[in-house]
Amino acid sequence: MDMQTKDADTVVEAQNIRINEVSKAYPTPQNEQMVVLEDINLEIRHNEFVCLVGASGCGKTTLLKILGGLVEPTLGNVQIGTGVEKEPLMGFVFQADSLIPWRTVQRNVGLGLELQGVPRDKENRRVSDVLEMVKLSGFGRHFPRELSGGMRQRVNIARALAMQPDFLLMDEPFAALDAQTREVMQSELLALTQRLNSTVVFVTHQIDEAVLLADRIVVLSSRPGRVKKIVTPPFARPRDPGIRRSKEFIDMVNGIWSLIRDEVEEGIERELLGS
Ligand SMILES: Nc1ncnc2c1ncn2[C@@H]1O[C@H](COP(=O)(O)OP(=O)(O)OP(=O)(O)O)[C@@H](O)[C@H]1O
Repeated sequence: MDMQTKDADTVVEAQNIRINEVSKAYPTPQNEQMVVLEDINLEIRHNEFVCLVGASGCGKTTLLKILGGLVEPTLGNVQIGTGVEKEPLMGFVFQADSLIPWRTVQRNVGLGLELQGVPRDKENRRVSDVLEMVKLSGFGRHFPRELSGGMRQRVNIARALAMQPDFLLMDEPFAALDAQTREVMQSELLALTQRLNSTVVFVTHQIDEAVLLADRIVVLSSRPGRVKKIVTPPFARPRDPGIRRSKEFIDMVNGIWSLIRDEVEEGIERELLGS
């Protein structure tokens, strides 16, 4: 990825991340180019919580991967503000359960630190701090199979936080959880990010999840994904999860849903027709 820390024409504010005219095309099996993202321009501010929403296949994960340096854009680049002197550290939390089954919770969370050669006592301190943050103190010696889905996803979050990333990139981290556990996890993440003050980019299908968590919601149009609208939930922080039941909240969820409903329905029809 073209991760510039300085640019003669456009200076990105310290520790902000700027996506400049990013487009991405993937080759199809017929050897054609399928444009997935087109001309994305977006600046994400330091300590901001940004959610990406849009119909299935509109390129949310691809954009997250471009931000994380896992996928190269076909056109455009990503700039990181001059405040980050080193290559920025990205923490990833994915939907899939990516814990190593034969390692304890403690050893899963400490894996990245171990690979970095961090001394064991420092690793243990950092691991116990982040386990406390995700309310898993006392579970360090458990194995993933002994935990519920919600607890395992907390371990995934702890593992990303243990690395003290500059940016936390989360791809539908709660999608596999049942509705009640998801609501608990959303509330916990809300409290956690208020405490951490970290920059988070979060992909979700759940519009209510985005409205609860985000400072700004980037609504992407269907393929090719373009920025259709940026919505700013008007709720002050610290936020009480109880806002979910307010009229303002429900109206905002409905407003965003009406922006993408047609595209979501078209996508379902396409899937049914197998095209
Ligand atoms: N490595 C790849 N090679 C070819 N096509 C890809 C690749 N990765 C993604 N795609 C295609 O690009 C499109 C966008 O995928 P992406 O996962 O970014 O969308 P998304 O909005 O996150 O989707 P969803 O909401 O369903 O998770 C999809 O049609 C997908 O099949």
